[in-house]
Amino acid sequence: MSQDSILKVENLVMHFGGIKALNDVNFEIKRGSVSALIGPNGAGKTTVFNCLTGFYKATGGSIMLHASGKSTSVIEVLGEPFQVSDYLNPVAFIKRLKYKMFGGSHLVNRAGLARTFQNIRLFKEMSVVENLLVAQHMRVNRGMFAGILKTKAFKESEEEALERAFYWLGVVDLKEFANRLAGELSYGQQRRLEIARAMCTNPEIVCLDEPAAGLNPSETEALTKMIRVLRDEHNTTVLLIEHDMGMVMNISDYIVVLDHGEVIARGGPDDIKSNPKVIAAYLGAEEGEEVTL
Ligand SMILES: Nc1ncnc2c1ncn2[C@@H]1O[C@H](COP(=O)(O)OP(=O)(O)OP(=O)(O)O)[C@@H](O)[C@H]1O
Repeated sequence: MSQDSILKVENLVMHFGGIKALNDVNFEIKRGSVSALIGPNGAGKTTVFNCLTGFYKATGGSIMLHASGKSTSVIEVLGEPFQVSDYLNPVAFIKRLKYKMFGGSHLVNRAGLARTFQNIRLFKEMSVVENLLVAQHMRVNRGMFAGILKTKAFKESEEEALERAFYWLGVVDLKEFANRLAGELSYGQQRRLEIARAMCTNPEIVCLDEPAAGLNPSETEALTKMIRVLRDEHNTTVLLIEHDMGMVMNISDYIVVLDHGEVIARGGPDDIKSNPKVIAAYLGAEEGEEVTL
């Protein structure tokens, strides 16, 4: 497993009016790892995910994604206000203007990062396979004339999209449900479909927001295996938010713990399990007070 960093978060700050949801958050995710972001309710985990994936524009700090053979500043591609120095530097000015006009979370996905949501967000009235085809619209040849004329390149890219969709349906064990409506699937199947949908965009890092929420123990075990397959067979880095501590400790190479919008601990599962600050944050005890997980 390569040990270089795929994601580096520095001094990340997110304010919602007077609420300081994130306050100087720093962490780094190694390429090819399974990492977890944990913490009590309201700690700021989903806010971090929303900043990483471009759903929120962070109030301050830096998020660098090193994927798809380049480094991308997530905050920059969402479009930032002009700086005085831009008026003296035409290249910087044009870049800033481009991101202000055409920037957004789609560029974060194109740069190699995909996500799933805490509350499942599938197109429930569409079939399972259609959900995966829609996810690939950025990769498919969408030229108007190519579509009207049904050019060879257009047909090939449509076939590739379908092949990719069936490939990922196979990985998440949903091939036989390809033509069912997504809304007819069980909760656990819908969660797996969300993962397949994220993977269809060919990410190098996938952020899973509470993937085990609502799953029974055997579904959680199957999910754990699937996450290992993503890491070991597809070289995908996985970052997850999860409340199921058994699963987190079992699967994670690295854990970042948040509390009240701040990182209170980072390290491997054994370090985290025995960290007094983490125990106190979870059990609501005062630091120094004797508690065990
Ligand atoms: N869009 C928003 N507007 C205002 N406040 C927000 C918004 N999103 C999050 N917050 C606040 O930011 C803080 C962190 O919330 P967040 O959802 O990130 O926590 P969390 O760790 O993901 O919690 P949970 O485990 O319950 O999902 C909370 O105080 C929350 O109320």
